[in-house]
Amino acid sequence: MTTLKRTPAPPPPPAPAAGPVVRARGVTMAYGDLDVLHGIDLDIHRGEVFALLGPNGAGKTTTVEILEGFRRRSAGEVGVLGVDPERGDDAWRARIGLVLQSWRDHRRWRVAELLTHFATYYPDPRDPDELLALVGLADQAGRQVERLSGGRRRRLDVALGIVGRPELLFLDEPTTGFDPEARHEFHLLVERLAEDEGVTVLLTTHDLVEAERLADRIAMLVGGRIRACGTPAELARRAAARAEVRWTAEDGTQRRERTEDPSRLVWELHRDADGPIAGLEVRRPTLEDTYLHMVHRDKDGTDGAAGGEARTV
Ligand SMILES: Nc1ncnc2c1ncn2[C@@H]1O[C@H](COP(=O)(O)OP(=O)(O)OP(=O)(O)O)[C@@H](O)[C@H]1O
Repeated sequence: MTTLKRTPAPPPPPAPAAGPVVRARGVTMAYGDLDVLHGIDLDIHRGEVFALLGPNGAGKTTTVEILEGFRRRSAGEVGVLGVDPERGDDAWRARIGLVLQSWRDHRRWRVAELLTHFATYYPDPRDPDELLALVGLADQAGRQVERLSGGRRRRLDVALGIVGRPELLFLDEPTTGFDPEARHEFHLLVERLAEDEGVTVLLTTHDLVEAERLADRIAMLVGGRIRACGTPAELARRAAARAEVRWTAEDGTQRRERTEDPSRLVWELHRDADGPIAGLEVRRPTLEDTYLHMVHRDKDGTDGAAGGEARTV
């Protein structure tokens, strides 16, 4: 009788921490006399792609730097992967991916060399060759980093951000400088990371189309407050319940009307018309409508918290 040699079973993966991956309560931040964040509440869940959207100076970078552990908040509570970022150690940091412009200090290195080097920082890194293929840089492996085009450098930044298999990935305006095809491929990559590997992604962007395409949920940060949060569809509906109907009148003038019942208006137009209605178009409220509504409301000085929109998200 032969004795079967058994390879020892690999240790079980660490149990996912209970609760949200990112939790913030009442976070405030002041730079000297300048109050920048006025009480941010956030819950971001495992495997979620979450976008922080807001105009210049809204406080996105400040918020993200606090979550990354690079900036001390003035007040409030923060937990990222169950740890206060102000007390995060190297083991905690290895569970987080940041997309920085890491190549800046290594511009003469070759692409594959740089990735292989960064992989040594992590306990269970991705295979550099597989990663190059994943971000579409396999044919650039032997190129010097400084000779890459801007969009390809950004892909390298992303590769460096995920080489350590992060549980949580911060992407700060990741597709700036990408051409449409590179942007599309990057979106597929983020979707794959979130759906297949359960990576949680926190994305900051000005790009509404990108946020709508990628994010499970979006928080709109305006003037240091979260003015609205929800799925892209929920936010689009929040702008105004009214759709806009446009058409060309019989005298040739362009007409537009906002209504809560667009099908009734269209029916009335047909009823009163002699024939087909030229240029008829029904436009539902979009994410952009909500965004512009929030930004303008902030500029007008009205209280954006009205209507229960500034809530825990
Ligand atoms: N180190 C700093 N010292 C003083 N003020 C700062 C500092 N960093 C940011 N600010 C101010 O804090 C506010 C928020 O800046 P922050 O960079 O967080 O906004 P943002 O939403 O990321 O903007 P952008 O979209 O332009 O990157 C701005 O008024 C900015 O001028």
